[in-house]
Amino acid sequence: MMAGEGSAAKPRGGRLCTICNTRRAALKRPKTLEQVFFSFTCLFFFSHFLVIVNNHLFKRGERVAIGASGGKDSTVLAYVLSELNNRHDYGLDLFLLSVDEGITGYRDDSLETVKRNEIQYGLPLKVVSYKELYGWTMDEIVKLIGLKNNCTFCGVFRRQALDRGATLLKVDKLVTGHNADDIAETVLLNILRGDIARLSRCTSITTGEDGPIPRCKPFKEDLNILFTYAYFKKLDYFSTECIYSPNAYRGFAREFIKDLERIRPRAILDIIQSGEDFRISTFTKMPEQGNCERCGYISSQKWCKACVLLEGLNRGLPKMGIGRTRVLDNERDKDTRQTNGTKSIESKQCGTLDF
Ligand SMILES: Nc1ncnc2c1ncn2[C@@H]1O[C@H](COP(=O)(O)OP(=O)(O)OP(=O)(O)O)[C@@H](O)[C@H]1O
Repeated sequence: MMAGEGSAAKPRGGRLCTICNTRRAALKRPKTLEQVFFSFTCLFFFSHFLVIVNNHLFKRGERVAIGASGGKDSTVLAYVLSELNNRHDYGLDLFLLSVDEGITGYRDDSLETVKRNEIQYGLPLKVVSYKELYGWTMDEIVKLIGLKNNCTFCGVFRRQALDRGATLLKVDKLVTGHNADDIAETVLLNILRGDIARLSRCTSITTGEDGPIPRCKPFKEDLNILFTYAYFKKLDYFSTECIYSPNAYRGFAREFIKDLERIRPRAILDIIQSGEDFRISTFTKMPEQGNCERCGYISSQKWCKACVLLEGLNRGLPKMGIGRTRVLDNERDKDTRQTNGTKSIESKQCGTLDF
């Protein structure tokens, strides 16, 4: 179906894409009588143009940070956003923002990819590291706590590190390359953890609009297509799994969803749909958003999860803040727990960044 995609030479035989006039057409517009043909890459590009327009994701003149892990999804995101910005004159100031977790043999290699992307796409890159923000690298944390619960530290620190990096860049928005698989896994994990607060927002294309920096996921409905796009466009990305995530809870959810998908290909989209249609009972008390007394970061607890975890590390009590034990809860937290049993800033035992 997609023969000839990505090749520079004009394909022999068959119609050419009406938009780019170089690649062989893969699809004919079904609902019109016009003879309009799209190549796969043009269709991909156009559909994301529509996602951005229909969801009003950006305003002219905004500064936007792209969470760049060096992986395929964020690389496609950086490429597509910079192309759309140039071709359609969105007037956005785009930046690459990477978090260096300090994982030797994994993040150092993927950061090299992001540094090449910086040159390839002409987007300025900002790197923030766990070492400079928290005083610890993941290598050091894993040395202390082993390979159980390490993803909790990494997930909590990374989410906050991205926000901190975005603040340093003074951006209006942060976009990430979360795809449909990531969102379906997150829906399932939030159900398994009984995390109603996150379940209610994890399927939204934009979150955190009431906070300092809203976050967008333009690929939230993309299933398996990003790999194909990266392949045809010959994008430069890094494709190794994190060396510290073999026991990640998210990995089990991922396997389960993949098994479901094999039996029923729509399973992933249906899980997302269920998350979108989910309604919270008016009797459910939701955690109130405040600020961490220690670092000022948004938190529904006295201390944010990152500060609790960091305190544990610094005091040689790394299990502090893991699982359901909340060592530093205040009276308000007790109230919330008794009323609804939810765990608003519960530990996140998984390998992917959760929004
Ligand atoms: N270290 C990081 N620095 C910056 N952004 C990150 C980092 N890790 C993850 N992200 C952002 O969160 C999104 C989802 O995270 P996930 O862990 O699924 O990424 P990945 O599998 O390493 O790579 P990708 O999603 O880019 O293929 C990424 O697409 C990226 O936008």
